[in-house]
Amino acid sequence: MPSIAYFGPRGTFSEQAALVHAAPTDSLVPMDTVPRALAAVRAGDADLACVPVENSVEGAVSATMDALAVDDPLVAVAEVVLPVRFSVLVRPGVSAEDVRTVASHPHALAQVQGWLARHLPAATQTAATSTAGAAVGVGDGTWDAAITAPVAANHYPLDVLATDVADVDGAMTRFLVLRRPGALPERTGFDRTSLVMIASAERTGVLAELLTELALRGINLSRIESRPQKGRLGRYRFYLDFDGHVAEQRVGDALAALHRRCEHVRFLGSYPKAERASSASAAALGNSDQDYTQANRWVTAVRNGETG
Ligand SMILES: O=C(O)C(=O)C[C@]1(C(=O)O)C=C[C@@H](O)C=C1
Repeated sequence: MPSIAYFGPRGTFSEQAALVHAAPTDSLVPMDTVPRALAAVRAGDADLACVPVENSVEGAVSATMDALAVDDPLVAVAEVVLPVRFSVLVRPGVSAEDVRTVASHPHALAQVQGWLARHLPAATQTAATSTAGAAVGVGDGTWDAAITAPVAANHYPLDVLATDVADVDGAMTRFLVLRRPGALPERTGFDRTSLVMIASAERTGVLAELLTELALRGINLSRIESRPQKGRLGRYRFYLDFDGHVAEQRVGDALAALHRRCEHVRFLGSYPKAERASSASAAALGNSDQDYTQANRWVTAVRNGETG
């Protein structure tokens, strides 16, 4: 029975994302931080981890980005995208006038600043480990209100002060399902590849050169993020998401080029995109597997003196 460690406790958006991916027989294991969910997989205590990676309003989830770049490698096998609208939970009997403190995951607080200014302007805001962690804190009296995923109301004996809270309509969070390196998910034609690379900081124009390796092969870059390497200013890791699967010749070729030209490249997975219909990653003219095979055959023939 496969187990999925998720960024918990029970009632987080990450649990919802894990449930979208899980088979009915999978067991879900809450971990109280993203690094701990990933560590459980690295240690073999869980088969998969489900963690948030980016939000359409607040951007990258840095705990996830940082934890994926170090320690034993993990690879994504799936992504889940969830719409994000929040509920506000309080202890039974507490009304808006009684709320002096409100807590949530920093990403969640950032997404409801407008609502808080209108409805709980006097409340002090505090960062909690997660949205559901804030609900636990409300239950034990640490805070008066928690900004949570709607499902948290089913897990904690709290009252719902407000629902459908979101400053930005259509906000979404993307989650990755990760495991220890092994057989890759099948190529579907609607895939995304993720990696993190360290480029030589000394070379002028190196990032432009590296991105050109993708552009030349007709590979669509869908996201680029940088995070500090820590310890020294001016040293960064670059995280790339692009269309295509490493099983495709053009993607394998681009990865090989990045590997040749970077100080370090870590492959973070090739996996089906959550939204398939709108995101076909068809190879541009001259970049299909067939084009590569024919061109390689021609080079071999030239080397063998068989053609001019
Ligand atoms: O705390 C949770 O519920 C999470 O799953 C984390 C997280 C995030 O990191 O962005 C997920 C979605 C929301 O945007 C707010 C918090």
